[in-house]
Amino acid sequence: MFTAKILLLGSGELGKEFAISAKRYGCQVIACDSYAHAPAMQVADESEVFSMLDADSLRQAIERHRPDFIVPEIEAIRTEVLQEFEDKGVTVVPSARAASLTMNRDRIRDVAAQELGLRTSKYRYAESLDEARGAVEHTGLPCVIKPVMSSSGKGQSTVRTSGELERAWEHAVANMRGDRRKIIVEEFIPFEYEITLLTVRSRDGVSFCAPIGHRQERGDYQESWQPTPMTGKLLADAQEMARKVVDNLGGYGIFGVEFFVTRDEVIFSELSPRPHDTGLVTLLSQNLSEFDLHVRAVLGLPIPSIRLNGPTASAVILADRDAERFSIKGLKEALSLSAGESEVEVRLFGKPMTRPCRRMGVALASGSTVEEARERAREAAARIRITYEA
Ligand SMILES: Nc1ncnc2c1ncn2[C@@H]1O[C@H](COP(=O)(O)OP(=O)(O)OP(=O)(O)O)[C@@H](O)[C@H]1O
Ligand SMILES: NCC(=O)N[C@@H]1O[C@H](COP(=O)([O-])[O-])[C@@H](O)[C@H]1O
Ligand SMILES: [Mg+2]
Repeated sequence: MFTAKILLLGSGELGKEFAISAKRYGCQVIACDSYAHAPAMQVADESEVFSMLDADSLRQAIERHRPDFIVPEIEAIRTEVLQEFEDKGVTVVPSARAASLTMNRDRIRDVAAQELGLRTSKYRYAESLDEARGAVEHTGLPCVIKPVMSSSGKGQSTVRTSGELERAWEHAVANMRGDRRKIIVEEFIPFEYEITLLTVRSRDGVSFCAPIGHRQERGDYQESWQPTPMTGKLLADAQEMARKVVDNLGGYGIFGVEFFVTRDEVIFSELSPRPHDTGLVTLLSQNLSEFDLHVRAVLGLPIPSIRLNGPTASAVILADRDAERFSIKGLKEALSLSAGESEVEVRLFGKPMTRPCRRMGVALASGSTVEEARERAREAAARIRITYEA
């Protein structure tokens, strides 16, 4: 009775929206993550709780469910097991190689910079504080330190003086996901702005969403907006680089390709072979969200022209402390900001626990300009209040 059976590896807010889109197209979704009641588990047909870095647990889950598609939603997965099942004919989205290359920052960076010759920041890897000191000789200061396996800025620091390096190394080691004590040391790029270019690779070819501008703090996205003004040449350069890297990875799905933009140059930063957090804005900004597009590309369904509804923005709703008992109020006040043509939406993720700076929801708003949309989204997010019970 189902279109297809999907095993979703990672069940956060991005997986939740993907699962909703997949259910709309008649799929069966089994949502997996390392903790119970994760956002996507609340909307899936079934759920599994296990460490996706544990090969045996992952293998057993795949064998138990025998999915048509395995859809990784995070990087921290034992990707060797995905390759095993792809070799047996199970489709890994977009491919087992893509999941393996993007699991760790270093491998996709080397493909982009060395194999494809894309412009990136200067960089070196380090597996000790001494090696990190040597890497800084190459990148110069300021530089950015990141664990090779991490996302949402976890373990990331900007180092401006050599005296800050040791603390940055320790922060990276303490916050890395997975089992590799390895960091990337990158030249700091004083970009004018940065974008996510959502790039859809399907049987119809490669298509692009309008560039999404975003603002980051602590290496984690705080706001995003669409469209973001770019000169024709810079946008064409970004699209050319994105096409090169997604064609190299192959397979079908949506890719979040991140670029820094200086006055006259586009610099490749990184890529996620899946919907991107800054792309949450597409829930309101486009005829098809990044999640709809991912499902369509995965299932081999048509990808029509991607239409932008108008200037739209997103603003995150963050917790500020650890808590297991809390409530979220203010929906009515936030949604009452809709005015005339301008819409406001809120998505609450349903995460069972809060942590400092954990993303618990997102506010979305349209406007006659991007600035107006951003202001309205920030105001809507500010009206959502998390109250913590002792
Ligand atoms: N080399 C750099 N120069 C300047 N800023 C940087 C650099 N690298 C990262 N940043 C800043 O930190 C943000 C997060 O970096 P990055 O995307 O590499 O981290 P991440 O943990 O992979 O985040 P996510 O997976 O959520 O995209 C970037 O969007 C940018 O604002
Ligand atoms: N930049 C990557 C990103 O945004 N990933 C999203 O955050 C979730 C983890 O959130 P959590 O740490 O709050 O559980 C992931 O499952 C994914 O949905
Ligand atoms: Mg990023």
